Amino acid sequence: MTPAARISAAIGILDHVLAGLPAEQALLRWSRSSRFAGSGDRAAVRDLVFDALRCRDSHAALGGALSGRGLMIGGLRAAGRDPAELFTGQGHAPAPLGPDDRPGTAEGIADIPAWIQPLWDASLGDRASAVADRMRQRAPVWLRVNPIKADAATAVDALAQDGIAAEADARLPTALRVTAHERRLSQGRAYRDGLVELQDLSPQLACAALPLVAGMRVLDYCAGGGGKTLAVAGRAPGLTLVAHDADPARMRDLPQRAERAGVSVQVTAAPRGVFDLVIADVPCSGSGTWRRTPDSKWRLTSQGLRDLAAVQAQILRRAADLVGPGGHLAYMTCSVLDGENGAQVDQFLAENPGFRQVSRQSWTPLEASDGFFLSLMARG
Ligand SMILES: C[S@@+](CC[C@H](N)C(=O)[O-])C[C@H]1O[C@@H](n2cnc3c(N)ncnc32)[C@H](O)[C@@H]1O
Repeated sequence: MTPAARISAAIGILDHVLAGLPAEQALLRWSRSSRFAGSGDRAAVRDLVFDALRCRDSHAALGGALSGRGLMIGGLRAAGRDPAELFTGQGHAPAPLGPDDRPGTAEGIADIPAWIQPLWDASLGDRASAVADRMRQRAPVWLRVNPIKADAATAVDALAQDGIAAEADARLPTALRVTAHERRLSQGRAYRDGLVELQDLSPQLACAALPLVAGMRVLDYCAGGGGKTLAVAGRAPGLTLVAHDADPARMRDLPQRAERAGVSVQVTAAPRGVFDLVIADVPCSGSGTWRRTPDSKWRLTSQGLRDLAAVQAQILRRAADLVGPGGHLAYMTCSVLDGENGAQVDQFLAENPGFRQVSRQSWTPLEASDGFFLSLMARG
């Protein structure tokens, strides 16, 4: 596909997304109906779509309309390019520019939905605009080295043999930042043999802050695909790892991922007994990960956020019942909004005097990668 044909494809996909279809579904639908597109085309179109969604409102302003076409025109203008070079109407290129494609101004547009802006500002204080700005950029790819199978140097060598460049991060011995060819990862030996897993730096830092001691019983109460379960495995010998999720289908891949990692995990629909550590990686707005899932930024509603807060409070109460005497409860979100983080924990602590907070940490893309929150609490 020519660059202009890729832009035409992105325009069509974005129109579906703007009409309400989730971006992944819109991309999949286009892929299925575009057998002529090679893997390079698919990756390029995906990048165009996600770049546009990260900067939706400012690019719409620059492009003259909140439409697929407006977003593509605005994106080119934001990059200092003349859209007329690609919007020629020739071959598969989009139609030439017309009077409706006049540029507006993007000044003062932070690409944060207007109703969230006050919550964003109150949560992030003097870093609010810098974090919003960072959310308009692509996120780096991070890997977690599986200490059961390799150390960082071995993993970097294995990745290099797969044609992937990665470098260790000084903050965490298991964190590798991919610097080139991340799309080769799933086909590579380092990944297939369980030496590395895809995991952002911030949840890795949060999991590294958990108090893991040999022989502990650990429950991952909202395990999903098992990212946190696998991140704590191997951090201390003889851990009993139990994974639970209200939606068992979300844990479908966990047995296979655990096997690849060389870890034993019990999956359960109903956790029994008490645990030394309960991890509650609760469903949240994902506002810390909006670089990776930019359409969720625009899909979130105030009612949706209120519903999430209610589920988070309910999960905290249930998870707390599963913490044994002297045990710990780790509440995590990938949000930067205080209503899902500090305020939620403060409410829980006010209602549960049997728990005290041991530590509270939050990360934003300014100092780590995704925005992330951890409150570590202890019973008794
Ligand atoms: C942020 S995701 C978990 C991601 C996962 N820990 C990981 O690292 O891959 C939140 C999970 O909570 C689950 N969940 C939602 N409501 C729940 C509830 N009431 N009890 C337990 N899990 C719940 C969802 O199904 C979802 O898989």
